[in-house]
Amino acid sequence: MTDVSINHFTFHYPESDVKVLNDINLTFKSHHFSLLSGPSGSGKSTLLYFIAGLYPRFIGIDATGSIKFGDTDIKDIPRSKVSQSVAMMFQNPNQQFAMDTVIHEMTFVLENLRLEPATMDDIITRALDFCGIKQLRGRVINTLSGGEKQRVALACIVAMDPQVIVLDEPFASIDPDSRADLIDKLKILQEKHGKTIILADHDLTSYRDLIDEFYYLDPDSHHISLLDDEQAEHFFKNFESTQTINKQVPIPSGDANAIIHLSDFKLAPHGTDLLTLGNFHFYKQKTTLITGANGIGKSTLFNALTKLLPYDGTITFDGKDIKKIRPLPYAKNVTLLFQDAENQFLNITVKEEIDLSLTNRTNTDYTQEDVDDMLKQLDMDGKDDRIVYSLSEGQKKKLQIIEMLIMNPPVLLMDEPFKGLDYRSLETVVGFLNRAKSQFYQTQIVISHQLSGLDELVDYHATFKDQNLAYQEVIK
Ligand SMILES: Nc1ncnc2c1ncn2[C@@H]1O[C@H](COP(=O)(O)OP(=O)(O)OP(=O)(O)O)[C@@H](O)[C@H]1O
Ligand SMILES: Nc1ncnc2c1ncn2[C@@H]1O[C@H](COP(=O)(O)OP(=O)(O)OP(=O)(O)O)[C@@H](O)[C@H]1O
Repeated sequence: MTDVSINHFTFHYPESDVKVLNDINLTFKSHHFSLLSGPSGSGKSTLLYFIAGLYPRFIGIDATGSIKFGDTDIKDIPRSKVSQSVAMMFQNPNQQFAMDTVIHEMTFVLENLRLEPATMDDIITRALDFCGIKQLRGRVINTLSGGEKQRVALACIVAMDPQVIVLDEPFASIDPDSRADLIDKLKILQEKHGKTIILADHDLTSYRDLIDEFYYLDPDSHHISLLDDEQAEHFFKNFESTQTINKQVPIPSGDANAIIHLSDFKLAPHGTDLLTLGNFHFYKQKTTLITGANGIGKSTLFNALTKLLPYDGTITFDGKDIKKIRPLPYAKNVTLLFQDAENQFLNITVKEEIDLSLTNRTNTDYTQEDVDDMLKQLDMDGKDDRIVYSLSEGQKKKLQIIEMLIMNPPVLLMDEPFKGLDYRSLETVVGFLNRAKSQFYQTQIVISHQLSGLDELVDYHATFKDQNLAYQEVIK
């Protein structure tokens, strides 16, 4: 039995005096499934990095207190042995990969464990199968969809077979059915294979009946507390019955209310047909939610709608064929919020990013005061000089959304904008988006796997089935 015990552990980043972790004392029990939650920026990833032995080794700083595996301080476990004890799946899979293809990455991971080459093939096959991605074995990682990358990252951890598995929002890009399936599989790893699971997440869907302990990191005190059932319920209740969003299908009213219209639309970006949507309308001043399984083509559709990919058929915006609209004016009208926030940033500091959005804004007259208010409401104030890449993942997402709101394009396409947001921030963002829709007539099209908290925002819900996109009927 190897408990992970954290003893009087305190830490602050060198750039800041704020103690991200303040006198933390707790024990993650061996063979248990522990869930850690807390608002974005509260310090979850930081704690997980320490447990996985990545800090302080890789950032050259020290902390007070200790983290022990059984009786041994993690700092005293030889580097070559740490990965057998503990492995961590990062929140952003792009930060995890070192190699070009899936098979190279997984082989590299096992070589680092000095496994016999003859055993690797079997281990890799089983790990890919566990994550439902055998077909991705030979693929170039850069070309995978967000959810596919996240599954590859998980497969690497499964292949390593450590005693303690640390996961940082491992399902943020995974579709809901697969998410429930993978959580069940983690439970099997815990129960049948004796693994200790320590997992941080905001989206609490599917965990309630599986976890052994629920810890909460308080953003103000920077302490962690173990929640009892009643306290845990307070968090779980926001994530009930969220598999569907019951909305009317748009009333057929010709093209009059459509702002984007696809006709005879077909997409075959990699040689084989990916999407054959035929005709489809997106409606003016409405929020359309798009859902569908990982890899089905949601982001690819957005790439076509933003003129980044060739397609067959016609797309019109406001009655004009988009092929006849020059890229820059089109991008000011139809703007994409990328799935990975870092791809959106062009500057180094938070203030530089905000200033650039103010320069590029259209239609709105957000004053600096309005912007300060938005930053404050999302707990992003006081971060002017922070380097955007050092923000927590949720903070990056919030900054990216604020920038988009300031720019206020007539049509805003959002690819998983709520990924990594805590529930309170999600509610605030939904309020901002509703204001942009009602006050500034914005049309919003949003891809999201997480449905909790979106009822107030979404007007229409369209789902991918096979290669087709269709508005969902209301389920009574
Ligand atoms: N260069 C490529 N070669 C082969 N397949 C590719 C290439 N680029 C993308 N794909 C595949 O196209 C499919 C659609 O990808 P896309 O990113 O649109 O999926 P998605 O529905 O947005 O998925 P997710 O929910 O995981 O983000 C994926 O299966 C992806 O692996
Ligand atoms: N290099 C750094 N320098 C200064 N502050 C940092 C640095 N890295 C992280 N922080 C800050 O430390 C705090 C904790 O970050 P961390 O990534 O651990 O939060 P988190 O709880 O995992 O958030 P999220 O849920 O958004 O991923 C955040 O306020 C973050 O901005």
